Amino acid sequence: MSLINRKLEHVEICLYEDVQGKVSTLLEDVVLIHQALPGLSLRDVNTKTRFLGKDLSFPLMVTGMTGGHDELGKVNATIAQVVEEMGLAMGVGSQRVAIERPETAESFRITRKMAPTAPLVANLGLPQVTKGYGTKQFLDAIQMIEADAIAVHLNPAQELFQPEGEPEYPLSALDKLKDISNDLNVPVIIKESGTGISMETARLLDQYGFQLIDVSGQGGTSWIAVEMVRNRRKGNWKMRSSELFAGWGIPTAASIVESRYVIPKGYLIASGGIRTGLDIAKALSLGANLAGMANPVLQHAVKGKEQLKSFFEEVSFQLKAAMLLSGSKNVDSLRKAPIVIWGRLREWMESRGLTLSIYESIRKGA
Ligand SMILES: CC(C)CCOP(=O)(O)OP(=O)(O)O
Ligand SMILES: [Mg+2]
Repeated sequence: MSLINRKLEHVEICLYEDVQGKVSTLLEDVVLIHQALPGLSLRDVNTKTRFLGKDLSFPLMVTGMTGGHDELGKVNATIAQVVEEMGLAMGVGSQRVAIERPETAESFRITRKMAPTAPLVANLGLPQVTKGYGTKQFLDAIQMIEADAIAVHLNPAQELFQPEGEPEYPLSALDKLKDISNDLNVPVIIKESGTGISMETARLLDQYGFQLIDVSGQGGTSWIAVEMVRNRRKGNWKMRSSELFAGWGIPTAASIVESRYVIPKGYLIASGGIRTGLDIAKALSLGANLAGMANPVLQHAVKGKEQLKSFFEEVSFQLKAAMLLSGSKNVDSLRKAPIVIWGRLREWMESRGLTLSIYESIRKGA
């Protein structure tokens, strides 16, 4: 029962506890340059893009959050309905719980039932590959939601501070994942979980042939903080240490830059603290192909379908506003839009040896 309880507790904590990162995404250090003569009217701005061979109305996916209980299935169902109606994409939470407790599979299956055509992304963790999951479990997870891709989450920081965590990330797991991916009929997306993908990790993933990456950086939900709350409730000895590390990780903007720099042609999803259409525009101007949101979607989904729809409509307007004012007629031109990178993000790039002029040519060519 503890696995199912953890799923419920995770959502309850993300909804009602203060677990938003205390550090920023550094997207505030990206400035899209205002163009007083954008050469466009609002109706000319085209936010459409493609993901996993399907059209999206604007470049946003709801990144994997939950499943594993009837109540969590209702959350997936609400999000899936709105995602289908608005032409977006969606991931589900880790399906480990449904592999180990098949009676909970309906809380995931409902996602495809409510979103018959939207791009859907299955989800399993790399620790489970270390601990024996193979092609069968991956195929089960994919089939459960007739997924268009499967995300493999990397969450070493969370596992380290999770009371019952499994901080097991040997490179042999990546070798095994590579073998598994050769047996699958859908692509594998490698995603972090709120602490970001570094240049070193992006380079390693690229060497293994994984070029679909969700950076999931610092600035949104801190999963170390989520486990800190669980530790506090259980009087677990890891409580103070998880508090110490709650701000650990790579800010999302820095992680986009680092990953794009080493994988110029990769497909990058920018998640981790993406809260508005302006955040989406900035993330794409840095070279991401798609943005991802989780917590704000959860917050609105539990208030009902209409609230979630109006949230997405607001986000879409904010994205269009940023595109109009920066003279970006479509999603691809956002990556070519003039920007300024200053402040801590600029310092971060300098201390990581990233040359701005090289980065500019990479992001524009992405
Ligand atoms: C991926 C992460 C952000 C949330 C799930 O963490 P978890 O360790 O509870 O996931 P598992 O059920 O796969 O172990
Ligand atoms: Mg886990």
